[in-house]
Amino acid sequence: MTQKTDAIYATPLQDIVDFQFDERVVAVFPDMIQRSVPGYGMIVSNIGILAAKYAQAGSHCYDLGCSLGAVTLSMRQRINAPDCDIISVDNSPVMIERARELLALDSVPTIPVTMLCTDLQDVTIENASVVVLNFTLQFIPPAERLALIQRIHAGLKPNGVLILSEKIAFSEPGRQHFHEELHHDFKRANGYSDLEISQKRSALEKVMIPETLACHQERLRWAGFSSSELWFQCFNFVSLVAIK
Ligand SMILES: Nc1ncnc2c1ncn2[C@@H]1O[C@H](C[S@+](CC[C@H]([NH3+])C(=O)[O-])CC(=O)[O-])[C@@H](O)[C@H]1O
Ligand SMILES: O=C(O)C(=O)Cc1ccccc1
Repeated sequence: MTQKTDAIYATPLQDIVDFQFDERVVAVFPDMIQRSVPGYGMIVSNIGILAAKYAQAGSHCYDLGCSLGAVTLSMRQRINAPDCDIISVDNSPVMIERARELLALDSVPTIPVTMLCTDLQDVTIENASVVVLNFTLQFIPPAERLALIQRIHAGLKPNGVLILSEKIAFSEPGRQHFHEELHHDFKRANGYSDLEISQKRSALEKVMIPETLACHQERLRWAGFSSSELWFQCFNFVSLVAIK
């Protein structure tokens, strides 16, 4: 199947409305995320490797904010602990509908996958060995983040992990500028114009709120995780693995 190119912000828009995971975004999502998030493909495939290492027999693995299920498929391909299943959650109905179609096309029918269209805040996390928030926490209101991370910690088995990928902010203006500029250079190198970069940035301003790496690490510690390891960083995009 040919992949549709993201041109959502390519022409000047009168009103820039808040970014939403709607039909237009779903139609171009694989292209959009690949061209916007440095290292996205590498992060997704290595989450499969991490999940294989930490998945425990007879436990649940969660993909929270699964979008089209890229992480779900990566975990499903790699996990070989017996009697595991994957619970994938997204609150965008169009996203989950397309994710279910893509899952049905996947030819590795190993681990059972349940795809739920619901707010991840309403999902019970229990008997979990692996929980993934791959660029999802940044869309949860900051005031709700600690309670969510605490709930995930409580639902994990001993030695279970939370894999947390986020766009981050920097407290020093010079470092913020350095990483932001490089991210914009990355987007330009992937064919986005200055207009597209700036219009999308405005659309994301109120809905996607990055925090500093220190803030993420402190919250993980506060929630009870015994360690958190930065296993990926490219510019202002990171991924952490936190162990219970
Ligand atoms: N409260 C919520 N409940 C459930 N889903 C939510 C909520 N808020 C946002 N989402 C969902 O979280 C996803 C964030 S994208 C994740 C990429 C994916 N993990 C990937 O590895 O391809 C990140 C990005 O596009 O930058 C979207 O599909 C939202 O609908
Ligand atoms: O595009 C950006 O600038 C981002 O920060 C990443 C992103 C990727 C896909 C949807 C929303 C945000």
